[in-house]
Amino acid sequence: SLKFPSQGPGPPSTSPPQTELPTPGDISRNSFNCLLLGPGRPLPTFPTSECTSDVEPDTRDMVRAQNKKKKKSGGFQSMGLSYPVFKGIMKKGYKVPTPIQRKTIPMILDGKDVVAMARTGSGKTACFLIPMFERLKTRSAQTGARALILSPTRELALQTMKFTKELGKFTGLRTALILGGDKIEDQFAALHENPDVIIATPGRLVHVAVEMNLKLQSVEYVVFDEADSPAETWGEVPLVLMKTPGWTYPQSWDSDHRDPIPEPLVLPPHRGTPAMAWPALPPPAGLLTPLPPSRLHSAQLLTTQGVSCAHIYSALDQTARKINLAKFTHGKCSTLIVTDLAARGLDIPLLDNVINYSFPAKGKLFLHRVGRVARAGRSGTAYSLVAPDEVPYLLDLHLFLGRALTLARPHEGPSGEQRPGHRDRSSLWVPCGLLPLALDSGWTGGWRGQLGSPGAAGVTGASVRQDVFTEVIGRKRQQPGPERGAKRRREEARHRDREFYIHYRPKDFDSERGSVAGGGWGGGGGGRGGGRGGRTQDRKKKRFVGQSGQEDKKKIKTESASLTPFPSYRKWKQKQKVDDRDSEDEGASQQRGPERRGGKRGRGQGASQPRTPAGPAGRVRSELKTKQQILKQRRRAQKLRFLQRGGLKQLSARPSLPSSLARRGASGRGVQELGVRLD
Ligand SMILES: Nc1ncnc2c1ncn2[C@@H]1O[C@H](COP(=O)(O)OP(=O)(O)OP(=O)(O)O)[C@@H](O)[C@H]1O
Repeated sequence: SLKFPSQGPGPPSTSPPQTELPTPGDISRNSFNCLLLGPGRPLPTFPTSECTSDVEPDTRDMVRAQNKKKKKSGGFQSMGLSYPVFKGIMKKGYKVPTPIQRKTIPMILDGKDVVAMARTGSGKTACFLIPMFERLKTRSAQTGARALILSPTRELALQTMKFTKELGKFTGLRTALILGGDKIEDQFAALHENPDVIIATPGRLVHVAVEMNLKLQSVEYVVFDEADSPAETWGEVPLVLMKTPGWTYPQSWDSDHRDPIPEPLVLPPHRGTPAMAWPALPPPAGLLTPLPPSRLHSAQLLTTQGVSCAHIYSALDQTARKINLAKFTHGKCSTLIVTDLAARGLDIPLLDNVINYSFPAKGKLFLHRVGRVARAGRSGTAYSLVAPDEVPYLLDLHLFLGRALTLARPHEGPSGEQRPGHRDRSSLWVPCGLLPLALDSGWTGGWRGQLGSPGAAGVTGASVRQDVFTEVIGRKRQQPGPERGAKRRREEARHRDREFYIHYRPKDFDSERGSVAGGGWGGGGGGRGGGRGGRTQDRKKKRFVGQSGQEDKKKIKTESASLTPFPSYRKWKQKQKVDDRDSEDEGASQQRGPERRGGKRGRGQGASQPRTPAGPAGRVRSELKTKQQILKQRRRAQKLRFLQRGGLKQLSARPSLPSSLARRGASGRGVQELGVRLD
């Protein structure tokens, strides 16, 4: 277990204000400090005028310490949070911290590294966001990103972004979202604006970091959300971060990520969700169904049965994923069909039911899936369908949970032909008032409707079966034209297992012919052999070069595991007319940021490389604003707002304010100070 921070600074004494405070034991719950100080105990005092420093004392820390001591209510007030952070929490509607928040927030505020575990939906996101706001305090355009939050999935990252915006509304911190599937150019632009917080998925972060040569040296706060996700989720992120100077990792963190949780703070669930609640009838609304393949067909089937549904799975386009999730969270459709992609972290407050259509192979995964309901003190129900071959998983779960499982009365399967060995999931549809369907061809094939359940009111006979089947799948099959056929053939050809085909060239053909011009050394992965694209002798350079000129360039593995040369950042800079010198300046002043990768390069790619595709007029001015320009623009906008609000009149009406100050306000220099005062 983790040690909790000591609450009291020690016995009261006369010097500095912090040490004068009474220990928490001296102050009773829900009471004011001044009323309950014991007799003879000195009142906490602020520094006197004898203070040697002529600088005004920073009362913020003192007030924080004061709050921390006097409020023993265990509320957010007692955590000594600054006003903008506290206001954000109140605005979000959090009145009382959850147990995990109560324990972890003070520890993180005290500067400790924390690994926390608690039941799903217990508010762990706020556990790392609130101390982060407190640490970063305000926006700093000069420093680089100071906090990095890594999420295993894009949906979770988006959700964390939403929480960050809501909770940190009054801090003014800027956040950049670095997600796979989104336009990388937008992400370059976001990083060029010096965000305070980066929320990222690991694959894209590595991609962007390598392309932009990001150093991340200014990052002082790192969060691994869902840190117990499988090691492959994090990919190369730990390695990239480890290369960053000044980084230290918890001792138990090894590069294989085998033991990421040193001393977890575990709050066991106090109310479990029944693992099996069959045959209770789930209302169709708010159904989340982790489904393996055939998602699209299942979605179509549900739609034909009048159940509006959306789906999310990894291969789906990112925009479609966002739209579908939004549709579900806004109640536009009643069912969301998902894979295990959505098993972790997603917070959909009004969700009531989860159906485990396929039973999870691991107890932990089961907890994460069913944890999408019963969040933040609410209740919810999880239904699990267990096929005969999944019974061992059920037993595993039983051991994992260490509690009895309530098994439902076995449902009578649909009458009709059942092929032996196939999974029967038909019972899923009955309680939803749906046509019972049996999954005929296991995981790989399509769906076939089967009739015969008493639950299928009004649907009888083979013709109807044909109708439904035709309706759902047949219509698609009638469509293929010559175009479609060709496309399918092309796709099939692509999916052929290469192992079963003998290539007309031996595997080492290229390496054998390496010294021959046009022999195809290939650029993939940097080694000899296996590549396309022949090389030709360049007389000027006196060496073999690739025909496209791209072969020498490094390649990077993208999120979709394809290797791509990384010209995109360079291209983006050219397109945006970002000056390399600007980047360098930024890099020098901030000790971070995109640096030009030209140090070791030869002629034509280093310092003498043309900065922009400038026309005959020479260098085109960068359209991307520098920090100074942004600040200037803000000051101007602030001044405008000030004038529009009639600030000048107010100032001149005030007798106490020196006219010089008012003039300064009008001229813009003093607006910032005045704006703050007037606000
Ligand atoms: N102090 C609080 N008071 C009221 N609601 C809260 C509080 N803290 C968090 N919540 C709400 O609880 C819900 C779950 O929070 P969150 O998503 O952070 O849980 P989690 O522990 O990260 O869940 P998971 O383990 O599934 O990732 C959210 O809707 C959040 O707004």
